[in-house]
Amino acid sequence: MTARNISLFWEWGRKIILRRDSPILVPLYTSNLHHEVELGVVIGKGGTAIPQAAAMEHVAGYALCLDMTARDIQDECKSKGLPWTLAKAFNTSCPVSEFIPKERIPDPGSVNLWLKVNDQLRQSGCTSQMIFSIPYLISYISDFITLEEGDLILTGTPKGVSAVQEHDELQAGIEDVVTMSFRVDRQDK
Ligand SMILES: O=C([O-])CC(=O)C(=O)O
Ligand SMILES: [Mg+2]
Repeated sequence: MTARNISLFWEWGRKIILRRDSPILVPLYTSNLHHEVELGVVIGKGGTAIPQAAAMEHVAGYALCLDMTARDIQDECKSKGLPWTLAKAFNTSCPVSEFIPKERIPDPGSVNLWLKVNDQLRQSGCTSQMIFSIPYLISYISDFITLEEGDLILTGTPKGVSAVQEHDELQAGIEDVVTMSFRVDRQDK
């Protein structure tokens, strides 16, 4: 999995991938940047109008992802009925783990995700709490946008989202499958 190949749909938006060892940069225009830990689904075989029953055949694997969100900007956009691009799709808005092959998560509809900020647990939840299943999401999105190999779909976050500050250390994991950590920095200019 390389960042170059990955586009990502979030409410029809594109987020920008951030790999290990690079900091999450807080955009200058937000004072309320939130973490959202999420299971990411990596598409292995593209398709249009994929039926739910065939959807899992299109999955290559997974990645643990952070849907970093400028909540103040999102709220402003919501109130004006505007798209959430600046809230969700800025540089470094999508820290990701390494690629997790499909076989390592046999039941993606029931895995536990967690996130800590400076060693304090903030988010913990199971993908069984998701409103829409992974097959439903793949089928629904592919009705409107043709999925391609390497696309990454974020699936929503458990409760507990909260603000991060410069110098915070975020750690997140999926059960015994993967852990990752990212530090937060202020953008220079
Ligand atoms: O930011 C939001 O309002 C919703 C979202 O990304 C999620 O639930 O994962
Ligand atoms: Mg999210």
